[in-house]
Amino acid sequence: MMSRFDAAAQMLGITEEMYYILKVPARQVMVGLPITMDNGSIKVFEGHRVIHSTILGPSKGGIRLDPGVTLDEVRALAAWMTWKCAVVDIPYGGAKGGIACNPREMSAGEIERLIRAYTVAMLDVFGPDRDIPAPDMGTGPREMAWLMDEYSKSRGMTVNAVVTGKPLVLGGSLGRTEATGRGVTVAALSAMDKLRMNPYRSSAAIQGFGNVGSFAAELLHERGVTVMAISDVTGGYYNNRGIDISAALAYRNANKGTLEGFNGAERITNEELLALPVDVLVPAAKEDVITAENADSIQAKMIVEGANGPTSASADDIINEKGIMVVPDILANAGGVTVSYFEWVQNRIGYKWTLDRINRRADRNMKDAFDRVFETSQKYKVSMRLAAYIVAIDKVASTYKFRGGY
Ligand SMILES: NC(=O)C1=CN([C@@H]2O[C@H](COP(=O)(O)OP(=O)(O)OC[C@H]3O[C@@H](n4cnc5c(N)ncnc54)[C@H](O)[C@@H]3O)[C@@H](O)[C@H]2O)C=CC1
Ligand SMILES: O=C(O)CCC(=O)C(=O)O
Repeated sequence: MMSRFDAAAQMLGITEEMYYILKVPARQVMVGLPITMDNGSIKVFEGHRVIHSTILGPSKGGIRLDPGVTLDEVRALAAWMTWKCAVVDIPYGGAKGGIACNPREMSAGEIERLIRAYTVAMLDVFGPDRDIPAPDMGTGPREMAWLMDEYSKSRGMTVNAVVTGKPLVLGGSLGRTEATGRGVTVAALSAMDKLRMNPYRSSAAIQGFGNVGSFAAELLHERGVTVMAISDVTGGYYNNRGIDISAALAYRNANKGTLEGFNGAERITNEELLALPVDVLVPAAKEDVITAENADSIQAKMIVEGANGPTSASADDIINEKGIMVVPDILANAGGVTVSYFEWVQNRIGYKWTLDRINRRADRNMKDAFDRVFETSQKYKVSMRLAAYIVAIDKVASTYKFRGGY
C-alpha cells in the first residue's frame, strides 16, 4: 500500500506535512476477546479495528475473520478503504477490522459469541455517524446481523445504520450481496471496451469462489465471457470449453461452501490458474498472490483485482512491462462499498429502493470512476493503479486543505 501511495504522492507533489497526515492512521484499537468454546474451554482471540481516516465522512470498511489477520494487514486494508471510497466518490473515510481466527473450524455458536464480544469491545468505535463495519473475508449477512443486534441492545433501540451487508429483513439492501462481483464485472467490461476486446470472444480465470469471485464468475458468464477456470482454498478447476458456473455454484452451496470434489473440470493448482492463457484474470481470494516470482508467467491481457491487494508491489513493474492492463483493487472491487453506502442511505431515510434503481446507480458510479481513473492514467501517462491513487489522494488532500484546522 505504502509504495504505491508514495509514488502517487510524489507525482502529485503533495507537501511533506500532508504526506504524514495521509499516511498515519487516525486510530487503531486492539482487543483481547475471551470466548467460551463449545467444549467448555476458554480461548482468547485478538481483534483489531483501524480507522485510517474520517476526513471525508464516517469511516467504512469490512470485518475479516481469518487466521492470517495481523495489525499490519488491517492497517493496509484500512488505508485502502480510504482511497477506495475517494476513487468512487462516496462520502466515507476508511477503516477495517479483523479477528485472527479460523471460522472454518468454528461452530456457528462460537462465531456468534466472538462477533458479539468484538462488537461490545468496539462500542465506542462503531456508530452510524462514526465508523460503519461491513462484511469481508469470512463474514457475511449472518455476522452483520449479530453485530447490529448487539450494538442496538447497548443503545436501547434498533440502530440498523451501524452496519451494512445485513440480511434484507434487518434493513439490508437489495443488491449488496452481489455488489462487489457486479462491480468487478462492470470494471472488466469497461477495460475490455478500452482494449477493444469482445466479451463473447474472451475468456477468464477467477481465483476465489466466495462472495466476490462467485458473483464475478456468474455475471461475467452472463455477459458472454467464457469462464475457463475457478478456484477456492481447495484448489483450481479448469475446463477450456468453459466451466458450468450454475453447476459449480450449486455444488459449492451443497458442499459446505467449497468446490472440493467438483467434476466437469480438470484439477489444477491455484498457482497454475494464475498462469493460464486466458484474456482476463480475476484474483478474488486474498492478498499477495501475484508476486515478482510468478508475475512473468501471467499470460492474461488484463488483471481485474477483485481481492484487496492481490498483487504485491514488487510485481507491478514486471506486469507493466508485459503490457498487461491492471484494474486495481481500489477501483475494481469498490462496487461493494458503493452499495453499502446505498444501504446506509436507505436505513437513514427509512425507505427501500428497488433492485433496479440500486444496480443502475451502482453501475453508473463504477463506470464513472473507471472513466475518471482511465483519463487520469492517460493524462499522467501512468498505470491505472497509480492513476487510481492519484485520483484518491488528490481528493482526500484537497478536502484536508479546505477543512484546515490542523
Ligand atoms: N465481500 C466484499 O464485499 C468485498 C471483499 N473484498 C475482498 O475480496 C476478497 C475475497 O473476499 P470475499 O469473497 O468476501 O471472501 P469469502 O470469504 O466469501 O471468499 C473467499 C474465497 O477465497 C478462497 N480462498 C481462501 N484462501 C485461498 C487461497 N489461499 N487460495 C485460493 N483461494 C482461497 C475461499 O475458499 C473462498 O472461495 C478479499 O480480499 C476481500 O477483502 C473486497 C471488496 C468487498
Ligand atoms: O461494504 C463495505 O462497507 C466495505 C467492504 C470492504 O471491506 C471492502 O471494500 O474491502
